[in-house]
Amino acid sequence: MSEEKPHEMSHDLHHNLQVILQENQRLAEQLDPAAAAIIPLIQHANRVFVVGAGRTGLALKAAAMRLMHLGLTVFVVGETTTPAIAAGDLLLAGSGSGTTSTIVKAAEKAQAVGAQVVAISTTRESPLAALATQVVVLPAAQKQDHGGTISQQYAGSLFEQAVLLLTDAIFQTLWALDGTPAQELWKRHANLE
Ligand SMILES: O=C([C@H](O)CO)[C@H](O)[C@H](O)COP(=O)(O)O
Repeated sequence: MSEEKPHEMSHDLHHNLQVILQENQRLAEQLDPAAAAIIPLIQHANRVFVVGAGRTGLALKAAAMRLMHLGLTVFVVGETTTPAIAAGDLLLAGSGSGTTSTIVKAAEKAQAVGAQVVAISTTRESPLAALATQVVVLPAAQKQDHGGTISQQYAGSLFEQAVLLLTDAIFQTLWALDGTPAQELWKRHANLE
């Protein structure tokens, strides 16, 4: 009996990079118009908190650094020095599945205190989406979607890349609106690294 092999496997590194870029290109062309709504929510928030687990969390940490460069007050949920979220704050919560328990719990708490919750996910039908003020859907595979039809990449890789790309695009928009020269933003970059 032949073994099922849903993903197209290739040893060719150039081919694999092309697959990844093409998947991200396709995703960008299908970008949820709701994504633009994140811009004013960030602009009007007292403070921005980001939360995500695993690789999704890493992408959001990268986004948090860029928001810091813009001069926003931004915290990564789970860091030792991150304070309590409050009304007027924004929680930017990323979860491809929308079910990761720590992320759902953080959104529950944020909603309970009157903070806004933006969910970046692959679906509107999830516990996380149900708690969100705004849901931005990225049409990518979820981490346990092993069928290979939505993405040739392993697990939630496409979603996690798309979170980084989307939040970098959000940064570019916020930077254009702000207009501060790159040299000025750079003064905020960590000088203890
Ligand atoms: O680290 C991850 C994993 O490698 C999937 O590709 C996920 O980002 C992590 O497990 C969080 O999952 P989601 O909340 O579903 O994004």
